[in-house]
Amino acid sequence: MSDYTPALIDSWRSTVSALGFLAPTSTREYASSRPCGFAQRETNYFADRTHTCRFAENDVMIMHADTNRGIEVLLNPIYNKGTGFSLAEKERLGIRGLTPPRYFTIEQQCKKIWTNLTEKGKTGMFRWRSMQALQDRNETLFYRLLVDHIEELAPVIYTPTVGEACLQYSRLFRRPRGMYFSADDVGHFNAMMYNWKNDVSVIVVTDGSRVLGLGDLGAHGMGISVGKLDLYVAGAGIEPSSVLPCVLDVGTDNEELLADPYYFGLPQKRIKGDAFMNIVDEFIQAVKNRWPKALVQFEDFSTDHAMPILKRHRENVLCFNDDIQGTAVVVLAGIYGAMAAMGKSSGAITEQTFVVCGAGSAGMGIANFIHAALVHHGLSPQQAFERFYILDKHGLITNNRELKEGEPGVDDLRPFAESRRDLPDGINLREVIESAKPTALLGASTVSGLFTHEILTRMGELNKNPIIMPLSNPTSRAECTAEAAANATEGRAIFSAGSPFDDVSRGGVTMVANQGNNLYVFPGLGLGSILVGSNYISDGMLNAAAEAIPKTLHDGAIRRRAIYPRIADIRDVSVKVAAAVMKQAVDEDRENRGGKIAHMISREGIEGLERYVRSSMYYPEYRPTVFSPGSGRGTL
Ligand SMILES: NC(=O)C1=CN([C@@H]2O[C@H](COP(=O)(O)OP(=O)(O)OC[C@H]3O[C@@H](n4cnc5c(N)ncnc54)[C@H](OP(=O)(O)O)[C@@H]3O)[C@@H](O)[C@H]2O)C=CC1
Ligand SMILES: CC(=O)C(=O)O
Ligand SMILES: [Mg+2]
Repeated sequence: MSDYTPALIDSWRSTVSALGFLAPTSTREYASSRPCGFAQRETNYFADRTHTCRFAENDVMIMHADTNRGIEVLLNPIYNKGTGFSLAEKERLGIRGLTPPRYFTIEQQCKKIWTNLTEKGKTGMFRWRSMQALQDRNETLFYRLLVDHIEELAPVIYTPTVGEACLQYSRLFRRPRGMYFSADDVGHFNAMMYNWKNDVSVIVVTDGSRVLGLGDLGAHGMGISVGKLDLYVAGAGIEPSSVLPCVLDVGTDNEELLADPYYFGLPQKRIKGDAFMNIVDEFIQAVKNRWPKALVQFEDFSTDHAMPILKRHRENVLCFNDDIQGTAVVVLAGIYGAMAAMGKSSGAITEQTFVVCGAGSAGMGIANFIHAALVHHGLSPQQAFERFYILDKHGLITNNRELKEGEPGVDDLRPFAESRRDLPDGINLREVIESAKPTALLGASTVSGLFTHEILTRMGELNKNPIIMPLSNPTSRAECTAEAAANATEGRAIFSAGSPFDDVSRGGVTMVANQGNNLYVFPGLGLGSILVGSNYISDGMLNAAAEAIPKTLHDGAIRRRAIYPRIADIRDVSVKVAAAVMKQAVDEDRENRGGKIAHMISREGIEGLERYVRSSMYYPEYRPTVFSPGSGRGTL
């Protein structure tokens, strides 16, 4: 909790009023603007030669000289509160009479919008459009609604609805959000970065080459970068002004988009090979020049580029690939959760056998990461490789598969393939299940219905609680539905899908439809990496994130066979993930905050660290807006 008492705030207020910055209003305005339970970051906002007023950053909204008083305030989504301006504020900002007379609190505004959004018959796309429009006119209210209803709205701003939006993104385009770096801009990336005014701490960048399981959507990939960053803000309290969604538009091989007269990306075939890698390099260099400490999340790059880009830049800039690493972390966390649901310890992971359908970024990221966990829990590397059966569209991958030297992904795949000497190459999933008798069936294939009733039934015969994870997104690409898994296993499955499904009851047994999605990981991982000031995200830090997630499960949830916490609890999860990541970074000597975090841990333990993480999170609340003669947001 903060130590800023109403009396202290009042005294600041009088000083600032005396300086002419702020019209005096009641202290209640301040009191109601307190982010509940979160301590404040103190920032020196008002300074001149003779006076210094210290303000808690969350106490006031600083309106900078680049936005004029008057109607501009209402047209700027950062400052606009719609009907949420108090009379004093209207007076101060020169907008008296420009909004209806009645004042509504942010809670009242949220309630009204929520009622509209949830009216019967409203489609996912209606909700997505409404949320976009809200974000374009009132950012604080948008994030508040998202935080308050994250469980219901994550499927709107994220999978599955965002997939539908990405398919038609050019036609849905209304107002710019994020930045587009196209092949036509090569040589200018560095200068372009300065067109973005704010300081940036998190960037999500995609080239739109594999958007969810929907394939190449070119510049429409922007929808994914935007959606992921909305979750950074809502899920981990990253400041909205410090996130930057980006697209690298190097063309598209999607013929439908190329033929679409309204497609807003470059209407040309994709640039590939070295020329493509050079574009990525230029982008990363430009980011580093402008914001050296920013975190870059690589998102939805096709598998041929995803791993090479990560390997090339992992030590060059603070970054991770969400599809490879974020997914691996959430799946390992889910496997630990499944062990708990079966009444076993984490070490029981060594007794599991995994069939992984899909040898792309997601599938191989998962296999590699679980392999490392098996070794960590006592298996030899060879024993651990033998626990995997990996399939691609040609079936089981074995030592007889011709893997071409130098092809992307081959180095990762080879040890798994070479360890699979017992079965013929290319046998199908049904034959693999019969021979492998797996305990866990994981899907990252993008093939809807790949887990047929026959396959799921066999998994149910082989296991009391088969682990079934159709991870492909969006829902239309899921390898099976929750209903199919519950039907085939009498509800005994431990189920987890990439996109949300409802729980299913069968014969008095309820099968929890967990959502195994990297959304449990990237917000907290990003927040922790930034707060600890690391310039590298190590495997140890990823592992710490994976181990932290199941620890957030309560006994009741475990008994119900929930393997992830509720999405409604995402902020609490992010606190735990971030703190675990930071602690690991400190242990690995990766802290870059002058020993502050190490000292905090030794003084206050992990609980103190968690309090610090929580106190660093942005919470969307209306703050009294004051006008500052400085320029640029967040600085004076
Ligand atoms: N739940 C989550 O958090 C996440 C989910 N995902 C989802 O995972 C999916 C895959 O992503 P990604 O790995 O990047 O995509 P890729 O397209 O690179 O990988 C798909 C893989 O599936 C293989 N495949 C195709 N058909 C079959 C089949 N019939 N049986 C078995 N394997 C098959 C492909 O084989 P081939 O190479 O021979 O074509 C390829 O190896 C996407 O839908 C994505 O949305 C991704 C990240 C996170
Ligand atoms: C969730 C995610 O990152 C994907 O489906 O690509
Ligand atoms: Mg992705």
